[in-house]
Amino acid sequence: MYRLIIRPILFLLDPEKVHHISFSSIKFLSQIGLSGLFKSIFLIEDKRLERELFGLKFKNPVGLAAGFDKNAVLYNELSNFGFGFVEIGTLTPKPQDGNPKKRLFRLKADKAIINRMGFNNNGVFDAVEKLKKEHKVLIGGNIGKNKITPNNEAIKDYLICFDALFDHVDYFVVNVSSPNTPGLRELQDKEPLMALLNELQLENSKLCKQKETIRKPILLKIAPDLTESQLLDIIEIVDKTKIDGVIATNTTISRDNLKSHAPLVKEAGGLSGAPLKNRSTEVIRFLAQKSNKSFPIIGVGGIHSAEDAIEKLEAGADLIQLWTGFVYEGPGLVKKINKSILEKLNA
Ligand SMILES: Cc1cc2nc3c(=O)[nH]c(=O)nc-3n(C[C@H](O)[C@H](O)[C@H](O)COP(=O)(O)O)c2cc1C
Repeated sequence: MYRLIIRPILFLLDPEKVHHISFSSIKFLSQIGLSGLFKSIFLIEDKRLERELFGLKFKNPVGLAAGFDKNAVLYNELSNFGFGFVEIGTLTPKPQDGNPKKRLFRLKADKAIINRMGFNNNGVFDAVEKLKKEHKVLIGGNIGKNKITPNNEAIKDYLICFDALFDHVDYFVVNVSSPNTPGLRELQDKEPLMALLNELQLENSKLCKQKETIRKPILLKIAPDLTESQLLDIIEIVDKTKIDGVIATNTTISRDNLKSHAPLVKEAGGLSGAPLKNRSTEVIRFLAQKSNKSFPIIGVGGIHSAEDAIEKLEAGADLIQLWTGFVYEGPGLVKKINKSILEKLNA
């Protein structure tokens, strides 16, 4: 029904408008009491789907990737579609508008999206207010820096977000891999990345002591465009900084093997969806093999079917996330993946 009726209508409209319309519709339908209906259609609860990682118990391994609920306005409602976790953000200390519109493009022939949103968000303190209600799902807090903050002051921005969200999220994601904030990806280089992650770990220990609580897991989100030698550096950095894992991957700046044509493919920004699938799986497999699977990996990039999800898990991912596939294939995709994981266990 989604692919035959709803998607063709939605795809007639501007993609960013559709995102807002979908948000309002989900909120409205949940407010008039349809959350239970969504749950009964989309949610699978089964002990065999549960995963324990970095001290957290995930109800199932399928999560919603960052950038969908940037401002933490709909995480509970979105969990009714069957997600085991929802990642909010990327959040920055100050609110910012992001890049001028139009900044989101559908490449239908490729089942892909190009976005250059540029961390549009209402700021971390607004999100903190939204996160004060009860959480029905595990929440990841994806953090970044403001566009106006120079890279040599970036650590301050990440620390502000970390401190603000500490009591309100279950794990953190350090985003240094978005292609849409000028210079951000330079923070993936060995030296600045070690400095950033060490500083966040120190803050983690400090807040733990102060609040007499346990530390929060910290994961690093990386780009799919890193070379093998940069990926080897990432393995070393995870080992040295003792962070809890890696999310592979963010969107790509590559435009290889696309069916769509110019001017669409020439739009600046990060490409997500089906064309990203193989590269992101390659990165997961490389990290898992070269590290002897010494840290957890969340696999994301181009998952549009249960087979794509299983491929990522078999390559070494412990959990997976969706964004573009959720939009192209519809909310039923989460259930399809979880069902397929269970079927594989029974086979
Ligand atoms: C419109 C859009 C906005 C995104 N915003 C963010 C973001 O703010 N932070 C982030 O870490 N990733 C962001 N992403 C990347 C996704 O979280 C994901 O890593 C990427 O899209 C690959 O997964 P997919 O092929 O399933 O979409 C965004 C993706 C899209 C399509």
